[in-house]
Amino acid sequence: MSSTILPPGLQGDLQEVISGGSTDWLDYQFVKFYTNAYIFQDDKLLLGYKKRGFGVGKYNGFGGKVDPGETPDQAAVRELKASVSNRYINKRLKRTQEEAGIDAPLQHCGTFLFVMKPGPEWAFQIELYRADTYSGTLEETDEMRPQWFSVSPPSLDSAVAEVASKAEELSEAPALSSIPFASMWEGDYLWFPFLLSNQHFTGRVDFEEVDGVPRLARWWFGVPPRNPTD
Ligand SMILES: CNc1ncnc2c1ncn2[C@@H]1O[C@H](COP(=O)(O)OP(=O)(O)OP(=O)(O)O)[C@@H](O)[C@H]1O
Repeated sequence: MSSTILPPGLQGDLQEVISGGSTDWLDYQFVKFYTNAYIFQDDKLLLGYKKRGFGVGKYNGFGGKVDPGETPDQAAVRELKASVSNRYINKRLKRTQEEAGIDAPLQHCGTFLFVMKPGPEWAFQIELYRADTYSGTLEETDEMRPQWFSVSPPSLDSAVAEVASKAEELSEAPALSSIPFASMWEGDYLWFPFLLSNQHFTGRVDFEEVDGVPRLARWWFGVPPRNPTD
């Protein structure tokens, strides 16, 4: 039986893989849900370079807010289409154009909760998805420029060991691959090993701003027990 104490906001039967930081977990009033989808093909991972708005200048997966009345699964499909096609219109009306954007057999692969200080009174909960194939045509939009990066999926153990050793230093992201961590959201490198090794995970990161830059203050990531009878 696992006796792990989960950070506030996380649920499930989870075994800790990495954790760090010593501040108290930050309080929040409610949770807002987002999605992020990652497309793999052969040894490549598709990221989008955000050209404007929230997260401008960063590489990220394809996603956005979960709309009222929508499940995260539905939002992930809609946002993936909308992110890579100029012809995908009526996003809010949820009327899709069959020929526009891309479709992929997205599978839920993780949940990432984060809280910022200073920041809004809510926690961001990002539901993460991945697929190993897609159909349709990639297009640069006025919001996103899709770009492929080469990846060599590590085993979970080696990836986690590398991340854990680097995370303690709160410094540069590890060189897992050619993924541009320096131009991604702070904290992405903590959970990328799970994404790359296709290991379902749940985690939380609290960020505290230092000189205007969000820094990792406390983090925790876990996975379902490998053998629930242990
Ligand atoms: C540590 N911080 C973070 N770490 C990792 N990913 C982060 C993130 N903070 C935001 N994200 C992602 O950035 C996208 C924003 O989406 P965002 O543009 O706000 O949503 P949406 O397209 O619905 O907005 P509009 O329709 O333009 O209002 C969305 O995928 C969300 O998951």
